Amino acid sequence: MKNAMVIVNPSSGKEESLQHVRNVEDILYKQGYAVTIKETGQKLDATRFCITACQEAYDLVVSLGGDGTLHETINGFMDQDHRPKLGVIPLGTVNDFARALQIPLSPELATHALTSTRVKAVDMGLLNRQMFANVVATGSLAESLSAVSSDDKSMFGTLAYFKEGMKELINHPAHPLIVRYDDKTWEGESPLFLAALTNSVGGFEKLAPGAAVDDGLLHCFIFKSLNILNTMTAGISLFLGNLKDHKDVVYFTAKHVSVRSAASVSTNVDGEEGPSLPIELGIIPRHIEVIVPEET
Ligand SMILES: Nc1ncnc2c1ncn2[C@@H]1O[C@H](COP(=O)(O)OP(=O)(O)OP(=O)(O)O)[C@@H](O)[C@H]1O
Repeated sequence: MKNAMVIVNPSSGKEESLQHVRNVEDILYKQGYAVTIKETGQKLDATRFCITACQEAYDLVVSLGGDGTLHETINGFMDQDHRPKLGVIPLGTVNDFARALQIPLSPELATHALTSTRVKAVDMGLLNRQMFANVVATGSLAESLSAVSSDDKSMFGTLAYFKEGMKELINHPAHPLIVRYDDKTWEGESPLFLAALTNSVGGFEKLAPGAAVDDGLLHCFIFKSLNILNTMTAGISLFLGNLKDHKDVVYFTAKHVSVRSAASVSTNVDGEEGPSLPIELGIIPRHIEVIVPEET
């Protein structure tokens, strides 16, 4: 019999996660899986559970939660020889990973998609010694988004991020950054640096339209400044899917990037608080196999 581990964050989204667990359990059982349910109670539980699933040679791990739970889950795959397939049921506010893989944002439809026979091998990013699935951001905007509370997310959804983001943009403090990639260096003042693995960042599915989940590249954006005027024009570029051509944005792709600063600058990784600069970024090509919906 095949084994599946279902990792669920009961605090995710609008706290309906436990209602969805039974549906997932049913559908997996019908596909011949013995199902183990693991509920997270604190930070890094999802990583610990996923490590166990790798070591005990599970066939499938399903993550029910937001991008934070997914981030913790995928970190359980780090340095493991046996890596179960991954299923994703998005219950968070943003769900960038699901968006990038066309996994339905409705938990019911995403649960049904677990019956798909289609699997996609996707890249994982490396931030120092941890993996990331979507995005690393540095700067005060990134920091303010880490601070959005779960209560605010449950109550206001993406508006909670918008509110914090706008508050921060009014101050838009830039930091001195040194960004090294391949054999090049960019040095200057920047309020925001982003390294994206997928097209969807912060729910904006056109932020990095050229980023494929399996292209082996980090898609990087350095914002040279974010005042009210160029934030509006950058917003329009974002809407049109050509942010990389904006005059105040430097865009490049690379396999290895280092970011440092003379100032104290924090990071946000997959929507959660990350380490302070300096950071080293890399990529592990096609590291995790994800169940994705059948092609229509
Ligand atoms: N039982 C729990 N109670 C509170 N927080 C938890 C619990 N289990 C895990 N967590 C933490 O919740 C954090 C947020 O998880 P996640 O991002 O999946 O949900 P979310 O905040 O609803 O989604 P999103 O960030 O997309 O809005 C993670 O950092 C995780 O460590």
